[in-house]
Amino acid sequence: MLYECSSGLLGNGHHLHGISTISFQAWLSQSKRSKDYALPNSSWSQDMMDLYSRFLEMCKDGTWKRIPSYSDTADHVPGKACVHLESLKLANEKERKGTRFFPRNLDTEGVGFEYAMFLNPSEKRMVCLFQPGPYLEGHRGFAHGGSTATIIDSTVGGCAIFVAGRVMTANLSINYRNPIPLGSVVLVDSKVDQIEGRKVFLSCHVRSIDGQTLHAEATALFIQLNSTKSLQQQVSSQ
Ligand SMILES: CCCCCCCCCCCCCCCC(=O)SCCNC(=O)CCNC(=O)[C@H](O)C(C)(C)COP(=O)(O)OP(=O)(O)OC[C@H]1O[C@@H](n2cnc3c(N)ncnc32)[C@H](O)[C@@H]1OP(=O)(O)O
Repeated sequence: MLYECSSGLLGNGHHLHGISTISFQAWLSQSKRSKDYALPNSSWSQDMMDLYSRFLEMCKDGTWKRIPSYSDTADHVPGKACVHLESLKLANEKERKGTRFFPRNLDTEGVGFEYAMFLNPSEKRMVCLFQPGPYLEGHRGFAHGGSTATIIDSTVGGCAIFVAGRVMTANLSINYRNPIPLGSVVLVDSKVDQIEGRKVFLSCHVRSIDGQTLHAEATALFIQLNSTKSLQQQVSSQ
């Protein structure tokens, strides 16, 4: 049974399309059986810890919400309102058991994607504090462009899920302006710019934490999956 998308009101009257508010709130507050990877660990630099504390502080009045993150995709999307439920039908339980959400596919702390996301519902804005580890190297000492694309895709993806539930990336366009040093901390800042029917248009900037260096800027188009068509039908009807 696919999770039916429904709109709901969140907080001060903001529509939470695609994900029922109850599942979103419950999802935010419920303790999960699996590990939340978006919590501080010993590999986080002082910069990462300081930035994280700053955003936690801004969560106190409800303006921002910390977004948990799990190794199983189906676990870390509110109400499981996303394609992954459908993709479970595409893969049998055994195959699925071996799957991991890509940015959370390494268990050693600090070597891959160390990140934490915060959502600002009223601004339809998702930020991601990102500290790339040594296993993400492209050019010597710098993050691979594909790892930057991954963290951007996940950040704008989280934003798109917030406004439209089950979505897929249709287009992601990135301009790389300055390489990201491994071990540094950058702020991936994304927002929804426009929604046209099933199309969600977003933009994103990746900056150094002092704001002085623009590392990358991107635009993205996500498509809300037609709730009457399964992912399998979606893909096969192309
Ligand atoms: C609160 C929440 C917290 C959550 C916290 C979670 C944190 C963590 C989040 C992780 C988030 C995962 C983020 C990874 C997300 C992936 O990586 S998804 C994987 C990569 N993407 C894919 O594989 C998609 C492959 N493509 C497809 O499946 C299909 O093309 C699509 C995208 C589903 C669209 O197909 P469709 O549904 O049949 O729609 P279609 O009629 O083709 O197009 C609809 C409209 O969009 C337009 N369109 C479609 N594609 C394009 C395009 N490329 N360019 C321009 N226009 C386009 C069409 O022209 C059409 O426009 P109109 O004619 O309506 O004006």
